[in-house]
Amino acid sequence: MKMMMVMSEQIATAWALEQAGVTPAFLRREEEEAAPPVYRGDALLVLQGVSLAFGGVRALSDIGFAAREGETLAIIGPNGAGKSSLLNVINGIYRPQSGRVLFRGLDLTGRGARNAARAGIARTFQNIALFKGLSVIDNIVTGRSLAHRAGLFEQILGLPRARREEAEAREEALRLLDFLQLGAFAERQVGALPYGLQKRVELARALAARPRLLLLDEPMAGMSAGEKQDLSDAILAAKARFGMTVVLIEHDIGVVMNLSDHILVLDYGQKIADGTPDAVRDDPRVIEAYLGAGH
Ligand SMILES: Nc1ncnc2c1ncn2[C@@H]1O[C@H](COP(=O)(O)OP(=O)(O)OP(=O)(O)O)[C@@H](O)[C@H]1O
Repeated sequence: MKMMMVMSEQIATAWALEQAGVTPAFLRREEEEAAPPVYRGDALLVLQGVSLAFGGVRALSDIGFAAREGETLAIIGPNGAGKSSLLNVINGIYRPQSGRVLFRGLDLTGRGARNAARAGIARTFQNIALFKGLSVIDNIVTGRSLAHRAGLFEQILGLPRARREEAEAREEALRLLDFLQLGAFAERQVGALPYGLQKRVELARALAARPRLLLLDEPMAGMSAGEKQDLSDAILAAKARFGMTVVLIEHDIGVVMNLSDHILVLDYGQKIADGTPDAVRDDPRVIEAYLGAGH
């Protein structure tokens, strides 16, 4: 019975991780060795002429931009502007009717979250997608151990290689939790933690995949000012430590100005501004879009 429960939890974890675009680090390293990046410039992510419609609703119209290696790009805009749709296009979940998504020179257009993850893209969700019944550390370790070289039966039977890999995965996860000041909560059940800490655990799980590009969908939604400050600090610390590029959707303009090097503004599916925080803040079209939407 216990074995059945472990297996069903692992299958559910595999599904959720695939949706989240989380790929265990060793799998991704193999991919990189097999297919070295072909892009030679400093733009990590390039979108060209992306248009997406749902039936008659045009969610994105001819969107193009580039995110440089190591920068933090914020996607902002009023409700319904197309921000989540754009993130889903980057992540390969949505296939645009036209245009391309190039990541490190690889064409990932509409190729699904799994391929995006293998190329080095991880993401968090607007609504937390963790296993509430599992401990913090198990949320991070279970997904990693799924793809370890030891097969599922070796893992369940606890054969030596599986035990060693599991121990290594736990040690690595613990180091990550310490780094994000979550070490004290490692054995706590995720569902019992305050919302702000759960958001931080989701960030830890995304970082466990060692992404080159981290997509954060409204990471501060529903947080207090103190929690927002803490998570902003954690994102900056993670960037300094792991050197990845971040693309985030965020409504809190104070957070956006604090975190971003580059801001893209959408309105009714169109790109209306694309530049530094200072340039975007003073752009009359941006002011108009926000005032017009009652922000
Ligand atoms: N799966 C879908 N099916 C039909 N229409 C959709 C779908 N997803 C988004 N839309 C429509 O596409 C447009 C852009 O929506 P999207 O969710 O991308 O905007 P958003 O900027 O993320 O909004 P919010 O800030 O409210 O989350 C909206 O008109 C929305 O109703």
